[in-house]
Amino acid sequence: MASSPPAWLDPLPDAAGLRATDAWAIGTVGIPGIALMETAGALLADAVVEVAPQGPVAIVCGAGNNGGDGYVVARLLRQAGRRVRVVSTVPDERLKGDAALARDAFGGPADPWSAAALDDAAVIVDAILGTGASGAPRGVAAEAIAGIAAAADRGIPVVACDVPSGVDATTGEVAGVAVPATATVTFHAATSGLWIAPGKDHVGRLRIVDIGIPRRVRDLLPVPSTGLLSAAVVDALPRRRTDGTKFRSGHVLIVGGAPGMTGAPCLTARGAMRAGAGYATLAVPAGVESTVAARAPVETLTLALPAADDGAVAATAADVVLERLRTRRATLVVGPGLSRGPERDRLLRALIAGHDGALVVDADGLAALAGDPEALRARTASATRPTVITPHAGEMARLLGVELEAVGEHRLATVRDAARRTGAVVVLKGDDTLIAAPDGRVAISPGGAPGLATAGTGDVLAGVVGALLARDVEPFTAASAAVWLHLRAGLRAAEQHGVEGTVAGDVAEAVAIVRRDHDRSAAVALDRAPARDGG
Ligand SMILES: NC(=O)C1=CN([C@@H]2O[C@H](COP(=O)(O)OP(=O)(O)OC[C@H]3O[C@@H](n4cnc5c(N)ncnc54)[C@H](O)[C@@H]3O)[C@@H](O)[C@H]2O)[C@@H](O)CC1
Ligand SMILES: Nc1ncnc2c1ncn2[C@@H]1O[C@H](COP(=O)(O)OP(=O)(O)O)[C@@H](O)[C@H]1O
Ligand SMILES: [K+]
Repeated sequence: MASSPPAWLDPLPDAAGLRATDAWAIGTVGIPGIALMETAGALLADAVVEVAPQGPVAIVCGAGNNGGDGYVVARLLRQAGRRVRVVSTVPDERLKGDAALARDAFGGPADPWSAAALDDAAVIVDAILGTGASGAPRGVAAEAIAGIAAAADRGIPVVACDVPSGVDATTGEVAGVAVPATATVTFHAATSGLWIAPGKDHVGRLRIVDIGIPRRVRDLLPVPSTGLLSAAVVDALPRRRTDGTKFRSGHVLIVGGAPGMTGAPCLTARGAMRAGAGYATLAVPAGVESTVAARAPVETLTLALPAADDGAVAATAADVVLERLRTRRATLVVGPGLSRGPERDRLLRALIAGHDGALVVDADGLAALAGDPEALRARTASATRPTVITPHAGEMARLLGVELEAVGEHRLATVRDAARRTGAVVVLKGDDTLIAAPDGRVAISPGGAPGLATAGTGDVLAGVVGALLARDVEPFTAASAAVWLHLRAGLRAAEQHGVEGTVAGDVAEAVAIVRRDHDRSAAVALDRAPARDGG
């Protein structure tokens, strides 16, 4: 059972949680369901008018209350003088309860689904499936979703009611076809699936509207285990004290680098130093040490490791690294530019077994665990060995021994599975990034910083995670804060250099600026806070 998410996670309900919320509002508070539906439909109608101020409106209604919302929109827009055409994916007699009331108030006519109904539409309303959908769209609903997608391809804007039909409101999975919405109007709260790819890419502009469900429901229902990462995560990080020393600021030891791959560990060191590490050591194969020393931030140390025949780190280097870790406590970051092969597999297993402190495994380090995520369990069983792994989708697929497509299609389930099997905090990178704790909690970073889609930004992120772990930040918080700072840094760097011109080094520098600005505004907020009694 997952424990409660921390305060810096804005809880995101799943579909069942949202249905429970509706049921509570109707059953306990006593708000008639049709009243909620009227409000939902009115707010949806506003969005339709914004997207298309004039012209015919085609409304496609399904079997449940999502369809009911559609009938409310149809009635209101017709009253406002718009030409409205309603088509339904089910025979009229299938409608029940509030949806039937809404259909009766509309009065009709509602024709059976036909793609031709969309032909002259200025805008389409997708009211086919909502939070009550299960599995891939079937039958006429599937046909209608495909028809809306084809119309969207021809340039007709689509406003989705609550969730784009075909997107799983909880997981963001798209099992078959899904509506590509121009805008989605969602009621009371956005479910987790609206933030996770591939569903997230169907949402368009997201508007969350209040339909009159009292906010106190948040305190009454079980807290969801999934949440949206908020800026408050940075408040959870320690700050350097005025009497701090470089040792107290944390030491990050990076094992990586190989011939032809000397930049990656240097970027990790930059990320670590800009995120507040007191010092960083770059442990790299002897043959590239001088190159790395020349490219690394001048503030860092280097440590030459025994090299294998291919010039990359040898398995025997584990002894050298562990010896250094015995004399100088550090968070170990393994993987950036490490290169792959049996020597690295043995190296990694020796480091996993021998290192008693915090560990980040990234990039090629993860390749050494391919198909064997349980290899981390022996160390993660001990709370004194916080472990964070930072795979992108390809690395995740190799780690779990599944197809790349499966990772992309089931991001939420995959990251949870990886966290459970490894016992580590898992950061599944991508546009949206998911951070999972072994107890089932998931933090979602919504992405939207394409400047980050460039070589080396992942190396920077590993360094930021390492720096925060080196300050003894609890691993779920450290990984989440690192992802938040990194995303903001990506946006910040793109402001300066443009999305196309941003490089990973810019992102490392921007991590410092983002943190500075956050801490400044937090300090201002503190200054402004009213004095407490006696204080
Ligand atoms: N009274 C309420 O509870 C409120 C509900 N609201 C709306 O109601 C929606 C939820 O209503 P429902 O619970 O009726 O659920 P849906 O409107 O999502 O409809 C579910 C029905 O669709 C069919 N269906 C399910 N999965 C399918 C699939 N894969 N392929 C084809 N058909 C499928 C089934 O007949 C199922 O009963 C919300 O998304 C929201 O739009 C809002 O009006 C606010 C108030
Ligand atoms: N659209 C995107 N595609 C890929 N990565 C993205 C995207 N947007 C942001 N990112 C972020 O950029 C980083 C890329 O890391 P990674 O794939 O490991 O690259 P590298 O190995 O070159 O450093 C991750 O933190 C990821 O979340
Ligand atoms: K819908």
